[in-house]
Amino acid sequence: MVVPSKVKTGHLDDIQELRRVQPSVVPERYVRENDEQPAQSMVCTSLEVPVINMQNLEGDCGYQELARLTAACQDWGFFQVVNHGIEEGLLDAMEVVAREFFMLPLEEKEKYPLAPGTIQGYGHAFVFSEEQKLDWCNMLALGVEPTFIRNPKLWPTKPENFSETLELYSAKVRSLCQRLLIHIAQTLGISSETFNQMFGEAVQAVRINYYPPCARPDLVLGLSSHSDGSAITVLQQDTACVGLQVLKDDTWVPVKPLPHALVINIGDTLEVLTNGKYKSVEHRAVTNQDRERLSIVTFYAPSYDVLLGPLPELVTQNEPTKYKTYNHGEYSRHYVTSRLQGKNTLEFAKIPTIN
Ligand SMILES: O=C(O)CCC(=O)C(=O)O
Ligand SMILES: [Fe+2]
Repeated sequence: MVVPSKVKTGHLDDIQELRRVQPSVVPERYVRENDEQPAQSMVCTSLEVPVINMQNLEGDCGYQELARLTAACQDWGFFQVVNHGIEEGLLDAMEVVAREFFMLPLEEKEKYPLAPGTIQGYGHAFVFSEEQKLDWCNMLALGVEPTFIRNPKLWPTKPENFSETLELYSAKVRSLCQRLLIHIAQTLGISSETFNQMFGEAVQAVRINYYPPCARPDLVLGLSSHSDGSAITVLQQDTACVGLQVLKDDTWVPVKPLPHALVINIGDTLEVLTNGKYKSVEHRAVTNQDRERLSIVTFYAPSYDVLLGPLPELVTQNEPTKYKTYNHGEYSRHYVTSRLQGKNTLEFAKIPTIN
């Protein structure tokens, strides 16, 4: 992986430690400019992202649920799935080992350092300058599949069953992604296996985000607004509080956790493949004053060597191609070496429009 040679990040606090030592302090580097402060933006609590029932989708009357999935992809780019078939016990086990990892002493977690400019390990990803505002979050990010993207030195050995649980969990999430991509292809009226065949040995990575409570949730962000570079993302969140918000019609809509549901969102790669018919959607995480929050996020994307561009079936005279064709590895490199900032990274793939 090519990373910027000398990334200067300045001092990066471990938020849990900061919080432990000085619970009421919010350093200036975390205080957002006015237009990014949660307290200054419009939040709509009456809207809810759609819920898709996988059992219905794969049952006898699947077409009704498929119509709901089509609307969810088109109007939201975000939905929750229930009856997805992943055992609740496995979801719970993953949450337990993830939480246990974050509860370890700092010296233990620092055995898996995320080096500046890289994206695997424990620490702060997507920090490229000393001026950049920081997210109120500690994260552990790991490449999972294909195995050559793994850095085994960064896989925690504590808690003891962490790696084993992550393996089991990732295998189930991988097959859920493949099932979802079949149904998403169906909503587009293209051959069901289009995406799975094209993706080859698909890339799968996991990021576990731990958001400690924050004395000033009105001023900081847990995670900056961004779209994901993946094709699709699967997010498991704890049910203790709400933190994820999705941008819909210039308003932030909180995603209220449903027990054992998984949140799915369309990433940049699917936006390009569908020629913009389905859009990757900006989202962010906010913090809570007295509650911590944990999310376990799986990014599913094509193999790095796949050449990507709008699918010919979705390019018409009325919908001419809006994105260029590029190598997916090239986009991934671009994504991980850019700051998280709305949908900026997708500019890479856009064909400039002539007005
Ligand atoms: O924690 C969350 O809810 C958001 C996480 C997220 O968007 C990400 O890790 O890409
Ligand atoms: Fe995300």
